Amino acid sequence: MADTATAPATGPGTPAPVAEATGISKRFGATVALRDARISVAPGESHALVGRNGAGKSTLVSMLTGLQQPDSGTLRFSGEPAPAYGDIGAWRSRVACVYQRSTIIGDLTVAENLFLNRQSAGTVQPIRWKQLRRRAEELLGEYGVGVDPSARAKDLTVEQRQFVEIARALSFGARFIILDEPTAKLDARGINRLFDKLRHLQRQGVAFLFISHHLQEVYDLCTTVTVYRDAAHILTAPVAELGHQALVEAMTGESASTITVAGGSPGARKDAPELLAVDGLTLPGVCEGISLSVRSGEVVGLAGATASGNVQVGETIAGLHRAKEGRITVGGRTVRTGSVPSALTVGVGLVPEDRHLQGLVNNRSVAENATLTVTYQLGPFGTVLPARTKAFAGRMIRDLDIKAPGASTPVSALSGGNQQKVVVARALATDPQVLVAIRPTNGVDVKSKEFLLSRIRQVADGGKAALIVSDELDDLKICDRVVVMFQGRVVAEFDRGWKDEVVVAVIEGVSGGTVPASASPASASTGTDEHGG
Ligand SMILES: Nc1ncnc2c1ncn2[C@@H]1O[C@H](COP(=O)(O)OP(=O)(O)OP(=O)(O)O)[C@@H](O)[C@H]1O
Repeated sequence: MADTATAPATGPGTPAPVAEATGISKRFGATVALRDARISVAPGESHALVGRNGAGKSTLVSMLTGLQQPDSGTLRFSGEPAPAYGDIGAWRSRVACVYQRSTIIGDLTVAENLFLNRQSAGTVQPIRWKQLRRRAEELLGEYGVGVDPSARAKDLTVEQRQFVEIARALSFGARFIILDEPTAKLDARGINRLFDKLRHLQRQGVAFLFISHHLQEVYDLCTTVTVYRDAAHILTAPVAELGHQALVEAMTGESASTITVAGGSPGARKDAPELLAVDGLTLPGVCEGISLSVRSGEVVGLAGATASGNVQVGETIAGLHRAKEGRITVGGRTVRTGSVPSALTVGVGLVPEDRHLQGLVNNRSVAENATLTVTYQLGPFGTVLPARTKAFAGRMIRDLDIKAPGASTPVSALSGGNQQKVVVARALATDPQVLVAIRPTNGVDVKSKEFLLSRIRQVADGGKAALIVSDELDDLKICDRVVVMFQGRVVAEFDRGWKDEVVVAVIEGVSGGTVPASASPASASTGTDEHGG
């Protein structure tokens, strides 16, 4: 297939790329993060950058946004050399990045965030708050962002925060925006709205570099795709000319036919004992009367969009929220809701939704993070033997295919997807009776996803129970049953063999008439067994 990046189209009449990186190399100690890498983004182009976890994508972003300097190589914006390192204003007027984790300040209002450090014309002039709000209103209106400028940023949804960040970037004059896994925390509707906005901006000449592990999104949104593998540029091609299989092969260096999502397990026997039972769980303002059970040997999916309450139900099973009503038992033992120690004692393991807030201790090593929950296994009488910790972690690194120089590497030095694997490793380390995994493959590349899901399947195959809380169809496909929540209630249940569009419709609350979207959990179950899921 053609590598269109090797000979960039330049010449009279061809506008210079909004961003162009050539010969970029970057090392972190012994790790080569980028080796002679390149990318070229044309004005108004929607360009995808894909690659496996640790391929070097975020490292490139940090160079393109002036956060880090390459060891060697050249960066140009619209034909001009990149601004001096540290000249924040100049970088901002050329490029902005919207990260999965927001960079806006939660305690400030939207208007304050938009005009942070530029509230008044001069250092001695007072800030005119009324004027600031009006300017914010104009700015948001100009880019069609329907957000109240006086709202606190922390009260915005993920989607609204991203729109505010995009508006802020455009207001600095940038016509090149990098989106680093922007859809990871959005549900299907949020993704559609984001894509609509991006297409609209693209028509106005804004170019995007779009990073995602969801390859379908690349096909939906982008015209050009660049693949990195093992720190190097592999290819750049028009998306329309690169089939899904060829794209996966370029990312992995292997034939795509070897990659399948786990799902062939026979699943649980119907008479297997119930390991997890949730009965009439009510969290005020979140969910009401949720009942579900997971048997030994079973993987159950708890699906739902952002406002469905499915994540909070998963977190409550792990002791993170106190319930107003209802009972949770694991192997017949009651979990005291709102008590993490109680959930741990009865054998609940959790893969949390946000690995940064709930998962990892950043400056500690992979070994320490992976074994935090199992220190009692690492030495006698409450001691922790470093050699045992390292051996334990070494097994996990191999087991979960974690790309790290060694067990003593701090987790902050790992790529996002590899950090996620450490979080899963930690949950698995306790050998839980019930594993609650919330969006476990978030940020994980296509091949590692298969790996993580098959490890979760193995937990159940070993006689334990797993609950996958997710709206990702790939995650749900390994489940023996999928329970769907909508606006705080269980509305449907599917046995294996469901059709994508049917489950998506129920998640979205547009059941399409196939599934009884009853508000009563007791009468909501339905099964479809005629299709391959
Ligand atoms: N600050 C750092 N110190 C040490 N190593 C680092 C640092 N930042 C990145 N690396 C290493 O550089 C390599 C590339 O990482 P990078 O974050 O760019 O990958 P990525 O393609 O963005 O992966 P992911 O899809 O998981 O986000 C990895 O091996 C990573 O461990």
